[in-house]
Amino acid sequence: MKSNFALVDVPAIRLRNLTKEFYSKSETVTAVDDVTLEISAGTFTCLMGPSGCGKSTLLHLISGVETPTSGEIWVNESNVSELSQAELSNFRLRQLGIVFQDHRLIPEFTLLENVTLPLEIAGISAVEARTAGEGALERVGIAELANRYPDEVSGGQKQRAGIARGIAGNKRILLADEATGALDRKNSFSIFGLFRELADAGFMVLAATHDQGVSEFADEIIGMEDGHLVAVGAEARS
Ligand SMILES: Nc1ncnc2c1ncn2[C@@H]1O[C@H](COP(=O)(O)OP(=O)(O)OP(=O)(O)O)[C@@H](O)[C@H]1O
Repeated sequence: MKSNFALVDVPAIRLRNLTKEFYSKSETVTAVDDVTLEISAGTFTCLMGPSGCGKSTLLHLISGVETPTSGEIWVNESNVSELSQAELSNFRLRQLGIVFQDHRLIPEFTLLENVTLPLEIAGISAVEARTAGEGALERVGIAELANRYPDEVSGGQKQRAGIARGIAGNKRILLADEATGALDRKNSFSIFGLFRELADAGFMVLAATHDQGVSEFADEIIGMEDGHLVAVGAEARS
């Protein structure tokens, strides 16, 4: 297996016959069912479907948080399922960030500290982490809020800080799980606009959402139903 992290500038995800089953005493749930999919660098792809159709599980599989029951997940030349724990940590540190609906910022830390903390935990020097953190906050348009605490900024600004944390450190792949669920229309559109900008700058953005408004911004909308991918409409953005 190659695991050439130098290829981060050309991110691409390839899923092959990916399946994830959850087992309980009474039943087996097939959350992701034989999904085959390719997503290229520089695109904003949106995953839509009813609650429970498997969107979060698919994102967790790609990020290595969940392991597949069968099938393969390739990010560039790396087979994510074959990475060791150390390689998986390195993969998330160098290549892939995740944004959650509830942003998960630490209230006692400033926005900048929230962005730099994971980098420092990963062994990046405080000076480098600060430079990377400031760059990421600037990238998402809230550089001037670096020293504010989460409860001193708006919901949309908190979400932007979560995105900055997701991309800090030259990561090029961003997975967003209902990142605009708690936002009003104006702020949701502002976040989708940011995902669009990131994609145009070469990032790969894959976002699960229920918000139909995303169609104005995404390159492609992929539908999901009962763990399967279903056609919804390619080239959503005119
Ligand atoms: N850890 C788990 N154990 C058992 N079943 C699970 C687990 N995680 C998810 N599931 C089941 O897998 C299916 C897919 O769940 P998933 O969270 O991926 O859906 P979703 O499309 O993201 O839903 P939502 O839009 O409500 O967030 C659901 O039936 C869910 O109950």
